[in-house]
Amino acid sequence: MWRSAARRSAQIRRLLSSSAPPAGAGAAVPGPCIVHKRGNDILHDPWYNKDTAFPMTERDRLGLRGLLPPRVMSFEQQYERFINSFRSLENNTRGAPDSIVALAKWRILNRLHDRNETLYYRVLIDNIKDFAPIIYTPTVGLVCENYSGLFRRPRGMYFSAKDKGEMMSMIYNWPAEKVDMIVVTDGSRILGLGDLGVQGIGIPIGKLDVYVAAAGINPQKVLPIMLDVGTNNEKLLEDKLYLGLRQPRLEGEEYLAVVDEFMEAVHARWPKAVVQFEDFQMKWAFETLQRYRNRFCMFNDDVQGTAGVALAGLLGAVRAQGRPLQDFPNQKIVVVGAGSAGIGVLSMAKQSMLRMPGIHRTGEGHNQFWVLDKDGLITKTRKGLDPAVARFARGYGPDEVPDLHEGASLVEVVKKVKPHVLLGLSGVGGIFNEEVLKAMKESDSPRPAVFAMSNPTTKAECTPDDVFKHVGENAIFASGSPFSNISLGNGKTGYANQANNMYLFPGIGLGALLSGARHISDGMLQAAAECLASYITDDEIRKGILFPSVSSIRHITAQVGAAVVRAAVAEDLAEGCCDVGPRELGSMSESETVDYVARKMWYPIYSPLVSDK
Ligand SMILES: NC(=O)c1ccc[n+]([C@@H]2O[C@H](COP(=O)([O-])OP(=O)(O)OC[C@H]3O[C@@H](n4cnc5c(N)ncnc54)[C@H](O)[C@@H]3O)[C@@H](O)[C@H]2O)c1
Ligand SMILES: O=C(O)C[C@H](O)C(=O)O
Ligand SMILES: [Mg+2]
Repeated sequence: MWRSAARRSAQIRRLLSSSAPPAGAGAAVPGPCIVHKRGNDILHDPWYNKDTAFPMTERDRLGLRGLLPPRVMSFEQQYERFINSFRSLENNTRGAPDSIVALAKWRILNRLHDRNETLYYRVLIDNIKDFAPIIYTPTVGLVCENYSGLFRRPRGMYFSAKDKGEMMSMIYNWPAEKVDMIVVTDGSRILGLGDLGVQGIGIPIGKLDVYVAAAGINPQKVLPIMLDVGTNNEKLLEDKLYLGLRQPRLEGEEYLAVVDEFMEAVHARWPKAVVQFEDFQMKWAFETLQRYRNRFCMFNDDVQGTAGVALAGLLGAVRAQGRPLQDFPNQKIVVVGAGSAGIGVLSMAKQSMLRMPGIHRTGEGHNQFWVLDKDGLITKTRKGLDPAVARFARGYGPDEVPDLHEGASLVEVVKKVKPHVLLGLSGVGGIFNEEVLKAMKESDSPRPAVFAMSNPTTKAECTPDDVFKHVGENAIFASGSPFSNISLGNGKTGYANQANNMYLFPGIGLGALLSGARHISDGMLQAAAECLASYITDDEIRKGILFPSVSSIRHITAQVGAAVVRAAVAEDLAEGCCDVGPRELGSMSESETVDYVARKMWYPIYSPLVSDK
């Protein structure tokens, strides 16, 4: 299972140290692009607009002469001007409340996105570590909460319960002929912020920005979608500005009929598009995944993407203790939150433990997990347990930790179990309080690991400061939203890893797309997780670094995408993409597949424009 890790790491290092153009910059001199517009219509189309960078020849050709100031600026000058404006905004808002600053930064980026996509994605790619917290978690959460007030112009598509029977024709209203990647939400569980109804559209937009930046999906071929089936959020229903349907959420068959119709419409127009389900409440996350995963090329990021990222982190925690990976099934793991993400993580971790060779295990009965939800420790005596959760309930037989009981509190569980890992996917900010973290100090691991994976930042179960202070300097920390590293004194650093599904979903989507997989199998997802897990070197792991820097996300995604393509080929699920068929994919070596995936990535460069009008 882990054989190719060293080879992969070597390949990754080669890729990272190359001074060649970034992964995906293959087409450095872009071919001409045909536009079906002229004049102002081009200036108002962010896909084609170059603002003041239109050369005179193009201004003549496209009917732009006189519509722009006479000076022609270069792309580099435009880039510098934007970055300077951004830096001035940072200076001018210093000392203002965090939410004001965050929204101001989001606005300036959003305005560029509205105006000039090439420049927008270039600044995003080059500055992904700085800008991801604005277009993605945590600021995207604030944007969703305030979406109706912030709304200026639409982005993506909106299908509502009122559109029943019309979706097959509506899908043709989308102006792009080809769509490769769709992210859809029903707004029912936006990060840890609950039901935000139509305002949840910010999440698919943010995720697709990451797709463009990390996976090099052409922004003309992405489509964010909101399925508005109502909201149960009373505050929004009473808000005069609320832009969604003012009715309670559809339930049962009525709900599924809307999602079915939407999926059929998408498939009819773009049969090869990959559909990512995002931020659906647990019952619909699982139901839709089971319903569609063998019929369409789709996955649920919160269940499956998160699982792979957490698994990579859990394996890193084993390595950090100086133990072999085969020791993973002996790790004691407390998981707080038994929702779509928590259960996704538990299922994948368990699957992975059961595949590990050479250890005594008891099949399905092998349970190294203690799972808590809002009612405390989950045991088999709990009434009305969802079957997906019941698999992880504690039985309390003779081999159990004594003195634990149904509903036991988190601090009780941590004190008695002394887990190697404490992992939070609860959506409850600060729940890993001082008492809990001090109890983690008594962990049976020499490197106790605390994963506070809930988003946005306000919902993180704890901060890195809390962990390094209360658990100790040998602790390992990861969070869903970004935090800064901590200085521990004596030149030592406490690393604040970011354990976010952004490390995997772009590669899963890209790999599925380029393989032309009929559907996304467990094997493809496992390959993605293994690839991420093997990305980090032993030296980094020893320091407490479990995940690579977000700055290398394009390189990571090329690796993950290639791993997914190879798994699809191995399972005979690949049908190929464009002019590269399954046989050709199958004949590529591991490094050729990485090169192929990297070459397929779109990179923002102004193309010469030719109008056909
Ligand atoms: N880091 C990542 O990549 C990532 C990925 C997916 C989800 N998340 C985050 O995980 C959180 C949960 O997402 P989800 O989809 O599983 O939500 P969910 O609503 O399906 O599940 C939440 C779970 O937390 C439990 N819970 C609530 N209050 C609790 C408490 N006081 N103590 C213990 N458990 C409690 C609930 O009972 C439920 O089991 C969200 O904040 C989300 O942003 C992070
Ligand atoms: O959106 C994120 O940052 C991660 C995850 O998908 C979540 O729902 O929290
Ligand atoms: Mg999500």
